[in-house]
Amino acid sequence: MTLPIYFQKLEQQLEAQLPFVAYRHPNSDELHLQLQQDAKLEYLENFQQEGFVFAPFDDQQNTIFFDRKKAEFSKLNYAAEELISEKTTSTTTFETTLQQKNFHENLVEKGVEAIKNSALEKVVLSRKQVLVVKTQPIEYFKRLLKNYPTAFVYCWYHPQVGLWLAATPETLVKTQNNRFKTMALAGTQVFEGTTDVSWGEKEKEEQAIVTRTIENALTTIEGIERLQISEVHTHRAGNVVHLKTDISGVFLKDSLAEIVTSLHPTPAVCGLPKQMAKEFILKEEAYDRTFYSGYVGELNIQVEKPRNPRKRNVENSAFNLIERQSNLYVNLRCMQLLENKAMLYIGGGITIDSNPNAEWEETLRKAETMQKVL
Ligand SMILES: C=C(O[C@H]1C=CC=C(C(=O)O)[C@@H]1O)C(=O)O
Repeated sequence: MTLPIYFQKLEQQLEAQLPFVAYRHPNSDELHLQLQQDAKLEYLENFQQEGFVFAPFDDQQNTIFFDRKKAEFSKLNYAAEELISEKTTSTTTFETTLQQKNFHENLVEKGVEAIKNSALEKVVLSRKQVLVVKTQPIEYFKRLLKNYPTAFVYCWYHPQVGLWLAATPETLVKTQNNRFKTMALAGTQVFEGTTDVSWGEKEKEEQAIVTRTIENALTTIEGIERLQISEVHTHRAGNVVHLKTDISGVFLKDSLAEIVTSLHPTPAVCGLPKQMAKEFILKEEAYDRTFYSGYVGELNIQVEKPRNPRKRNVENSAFNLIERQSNLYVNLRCMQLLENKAMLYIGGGITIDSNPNAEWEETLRKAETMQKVL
């Protein structure tokens, strides 16, 4: 398959109103394409299934599942120069109303008050920004691929649900056989040409809450061992930078469901304590997040690995040929496309030291990730 044929297949599938997902992992030059053969809407039944999942923020709602076995699946290696899009950046701007600004700043103030007066330590508050655009999903997908090589970039469609695109910097969990990796990502500032930056106490604490919570959640899961937690470092995500801690370990084969349910939604998108923050969000945000801050990606994909020639044990090397992988990402820096409309979803972590105006500004900066490709 060539790159033009890859995008042509996407166009045809969209025209036929059949579900699909096209995606690329971070720092990879391999494009994936999963085309479903019928328009049935299926939900995930258990974490043993092999396919692509699309989970909402609210973990009480169903996760959408694209079964790999019922799909046409292909991969394609590409070089960034081959991605010819009409233009790679846009001049589209959006106007925010005073009402939107006031609502968000008010929401942040309520969050800070709740933190001061209750057991709530952190809550992530978000909003939706609607932009009038030409609806060109495949073109936007190309631009996302070109602009954000270090992000997980996808274009997902189901006729009964809609069309979503994202370039997310955040991994929920990645597994390879019995090894797993996750991350604590939080704290934001504008990228000014270097990742050698200093961070304020508010951002450090906001991110440390995420690391502590993930560590606590993982240590309660039976069979998790060799937990490794890296130093905090600065990670670039397009026009912003975040604080990041890498976390890894080994786990028991059957505990993936437990890992995902104990992590999602992490305090990078919900808060601490989880249930209290979630209730605050559902009550106060005044809009439905749907799939924003949910998770998205491959579940139990079988990947063929070349044999290790240095391994003497023939039985072992034959056994190691197929590896099971899951690659789940948090659905951030995302948008939903409707007829002539793009809905951008953006949020930020609120702690006791949050400033409402700075939080509003932060949503504007984060919105630029998607705005840039429209
Ligand atoms: C909730 C979002 O980002 C999260 C991830 C990184 C940094 C964040 C922050 O600084 O608030 C958020 O926790 C979003 O992009 O909508």
